[in-house]
Amino acid sequence: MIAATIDGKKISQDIRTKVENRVVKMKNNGVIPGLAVVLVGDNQASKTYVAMKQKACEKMGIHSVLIELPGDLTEQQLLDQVIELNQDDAIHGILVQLPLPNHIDEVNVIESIDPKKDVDGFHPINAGRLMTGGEAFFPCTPYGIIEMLKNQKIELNGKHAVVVGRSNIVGKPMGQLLLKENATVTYCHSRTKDLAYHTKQADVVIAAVGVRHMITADHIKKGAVVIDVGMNRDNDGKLCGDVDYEGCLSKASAITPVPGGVGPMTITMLLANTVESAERSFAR
Ligand SMILES: Nc1nc2c(c(=O)[nH]1)N[C@@H](CN(C=O)c1ccc(C(=O)N[C@@H](CCC(=O)O)C(=O)O)cc1)CN2
Repeated sequence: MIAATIDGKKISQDIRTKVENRVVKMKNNGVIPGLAVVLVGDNQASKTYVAMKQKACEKMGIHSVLIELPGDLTEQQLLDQVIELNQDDAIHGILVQLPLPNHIDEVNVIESIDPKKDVDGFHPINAGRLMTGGEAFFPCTPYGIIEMLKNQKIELNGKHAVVVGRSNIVGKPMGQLLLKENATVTYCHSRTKDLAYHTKQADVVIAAVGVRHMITADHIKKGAVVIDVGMNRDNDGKLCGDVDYEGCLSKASAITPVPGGVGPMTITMLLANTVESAERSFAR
């Protein structure tokens, strides 16, 4: 069996077309959805991702503002900037690109964002509501993965999903979203003993560890769905995931590539969350 490659670019495009229709509707109601992206320092990867977000907004007719700040600014200066954006009625979504320089406490910054504008879904109010229910934003990468699986009609109800990784922005919310879809969820992480024992039982494996090709064919069962969240570089600087894609192709039933898999979905769900925020503010 050769696995079906899940085309994140194509699925993204389908979703973006629907989101764009919502932008047109908002504009007809006199509201232009607005996103502010805050970039601190000169991390090259962050600059690339932010540029991709800006371009996607522009293409969709979302008003986007880029605030570039020096890497040596104080935490208070960054907090003041976020507070100003919280009060700006033209801005419906605020995003502080991560990671931040070491001297700035990420938790303080995330908590300073108005939860109603937290289109990254990282604020504790949104993280909490992911568990308890209520109006929330879901973090874009795991949200995008769920939408991707739904688009591919991959059943999650009653299936065993193993999430490898426990970050606040992917692993933890991923497990919660899978639970909402009635999957049985196992979390694995750097201290898990015998990782392959767990992953081999999974119907769906989500690899979000940040270690190049950590998940091989020996880690999955035949017919598993394999989702690769990794964004690593090999020795030649080539982008590669957490999964040995070539090795898993003949064993999995479906698999995401890197690039062109989960990455585009992350940006698509950011656009969707921004438009959702504008719609909610209009309805209030
Ligand atoms: N505030 C946030 N910071 C970060 C997030 C986030 O969701 N919010 N996620 C990641 C980075 N990220 C978005 O910010 C992101 C990473 C990768 C991609 C993507 O489309 N990747 C492409 C390849 C791009 C390339 O060639 O370099 C792909 O996989 O096809 C989008 C968004 C950390 N920080």
